[in-house]
Amino acid sequence: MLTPEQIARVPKVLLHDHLDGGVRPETVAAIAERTGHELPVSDPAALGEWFAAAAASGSLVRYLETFEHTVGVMQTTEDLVQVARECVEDLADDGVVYAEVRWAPEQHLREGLSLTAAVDAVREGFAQGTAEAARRGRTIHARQILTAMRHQARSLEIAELAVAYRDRGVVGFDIAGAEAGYPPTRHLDAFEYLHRENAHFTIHAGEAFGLPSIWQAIQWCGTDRLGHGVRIIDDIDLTDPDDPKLGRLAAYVRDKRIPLELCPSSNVQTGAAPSIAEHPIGTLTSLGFRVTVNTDNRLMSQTSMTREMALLVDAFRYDLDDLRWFTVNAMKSAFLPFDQRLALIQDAIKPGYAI
Ligand SMILES: O=c1[nH]cnc2c1ncn2[C@H]1C[C@H](O)[C@@H](CO)O1
Ligand SMILES: [Zn+2]
Repeated sequence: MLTPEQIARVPKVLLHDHLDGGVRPETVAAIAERTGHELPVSDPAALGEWFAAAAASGSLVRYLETFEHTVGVMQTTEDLVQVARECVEDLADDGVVYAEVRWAPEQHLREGLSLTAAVDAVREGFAQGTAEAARRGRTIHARQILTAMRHQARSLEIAELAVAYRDRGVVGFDIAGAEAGYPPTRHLDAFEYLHRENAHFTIHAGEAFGLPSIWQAIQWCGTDRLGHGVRIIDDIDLTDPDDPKLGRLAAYVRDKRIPLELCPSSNVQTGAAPSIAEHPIGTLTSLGFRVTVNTDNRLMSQTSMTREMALLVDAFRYDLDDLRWFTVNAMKSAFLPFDQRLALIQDAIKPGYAI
């Protein structure tokens, strides 16, 4: 069986990781100390435990409340640069060769930053982190996905921001936040705008809410990928384990090769899956869906790409071929131009697994 050390060494691709869900606990504590942001506990180790415990309530809404303490310390250029730089360093140290990291610029304006200044700060942090990783002998390509919060009404503006920065490190758009009560069709104007601009987007759907949300995200909004999408399992009849029957929507998702950005640990914490061993990723993988493995929020789940893959290896006995399949799936599904995706598969992923 693969060890975590072996998994750490192979190239990994990450499509679903939140910048404000991956801040180092030490950094949350240090910035909070400097800015006066009040934390539930101040010791970094205890703070890491606090985030994980508070996020594991089985409710997405309560899970999201913990972000107050990361967003709260990401309000100035200096703080955003630091968090973005450390994010890229941590991913590179974990063996991630390509990452799309998402965050919601509209949540970072409390101290007077403009939307563009916030995006520029993250861009600068990513450049610094990439350079630092290179100094350590690691090559990583990091891009931003700009998220709009689904309970707010700024999605068109954020979509325009993503398009304005499409040649400056931003590869796509997303909506996130509490799913129940905030269907993706609330943001149809943003998605229609992105279509007209030939731009890429993903939608958090099928996490806290089921098939109607996935159906809207695909058939009304025209999403390229599904953030989570784990509840597509509800459209598969597994009564006879030897003969699973896909409903129309599940068949459409599989036929169209719509990528599922699955995040096992996060799904267990928010109650979208009962456990890692019972996570639908096993079934969806064996049925040939376009499955990718992701971290979602490394801080809240105390995880990494290596750990998510190690958990799956442990639960489903996956081998190196399976991990390479997840990785190539993710690279194929990235919002990077096709030639660059191909180059990363040929030049980084395949040789890395061959070794
Ligand atoms: O798993 C999630 N589902 C929905 N929204 C989420 C999830 N993880 C993070 N978010 C929200 C909270 C963050 O503040 C926001 C932008 O990264 O996205
Ligand atoms: Zn997410």
